[in-house]
Amino acid sequence: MKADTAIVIQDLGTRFGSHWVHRHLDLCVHTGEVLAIVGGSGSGKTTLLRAMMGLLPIAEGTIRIFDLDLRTLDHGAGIALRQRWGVLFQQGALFSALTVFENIAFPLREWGHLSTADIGDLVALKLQMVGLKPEDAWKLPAELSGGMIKRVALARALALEAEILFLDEPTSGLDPIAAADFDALLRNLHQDIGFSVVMVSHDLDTLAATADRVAVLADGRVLTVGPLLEVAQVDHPYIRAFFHGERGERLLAALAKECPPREAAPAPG
Ligand SMILES: Nc1ncnc2c1ncn2[C@@H]1O[C@H](COP(=O)(O)OP(=O)(O)OP(=O)(O)O)[C@@H](O)[C@H]1O
Repeated sequence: MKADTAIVIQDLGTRFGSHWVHRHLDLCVHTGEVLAIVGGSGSGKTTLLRAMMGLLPIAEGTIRIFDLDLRTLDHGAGIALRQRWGVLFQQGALFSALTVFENIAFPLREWGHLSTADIGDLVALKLQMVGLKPEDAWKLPAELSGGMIKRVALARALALEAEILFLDEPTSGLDPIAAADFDALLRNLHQDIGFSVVMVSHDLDTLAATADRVAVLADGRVLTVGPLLEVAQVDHPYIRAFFHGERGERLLAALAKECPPREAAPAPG
């Protein structure tokens, strides 16, 4: 595995009982890139994310993260590896009975090596990083807006200096302004810190604002992967439906003005 790849997935097969979700799926995540995964409902996006986090048994093939094969990791190595990534899931983002402070402190306490004072300083730093005020630390999740909840969840995901961020529909449930704010925050943090991001998103604006490459899942595998403008040129029913509605066309035209597409991605064989 080359040093410039954070995740390498080869010939992956996953299934629930007799239902295969992925078959012969190959995908790489380059170190420091934002890779977005799109695909129709039920195409296996969340399942792929879960498989990368070691939350699902791998039926076939391999997933290597930082050159470590998920299937052969012992318990200790698995825990150490999990501390190198952060997760922001669509649902259940925060512990509802814990304050913002305690939510962000949670992974820091679990880690077990930090003093109370260090945890306080780190929580304050993470709150500032995601654009929240110090006094927000004492609020409960029920007292926060949807956008603030996502920010706290992002702060928690980044609490342990994550090298990879897994995001499942990070802007779902947000109004367009809050979603655009979150995209800008993610882009800025990504530029400053340089972590790798693997993100499932249906949101074309989020893809355009944040993704370096887009992987399209269909028929249990990666149909195509590349920069958004190249992927949008591939002739496939899902891609036509997803990228070439009225809104998609407007966005693609605006993007094409900013950075004209290189060659079209090859159609799948
Ligand atoms: N725990 C589970 N048990 C059984 N089948 C499951 C389970 N989780 C997912 N599946 C099935 O696996 C397939 C892929 O599901 P997955 O949630 O990964 O799709 P998705 O692309 O993320 O969909 P969506 O965009 O609708 O969220 C679906 O057919 C789904 O029914």
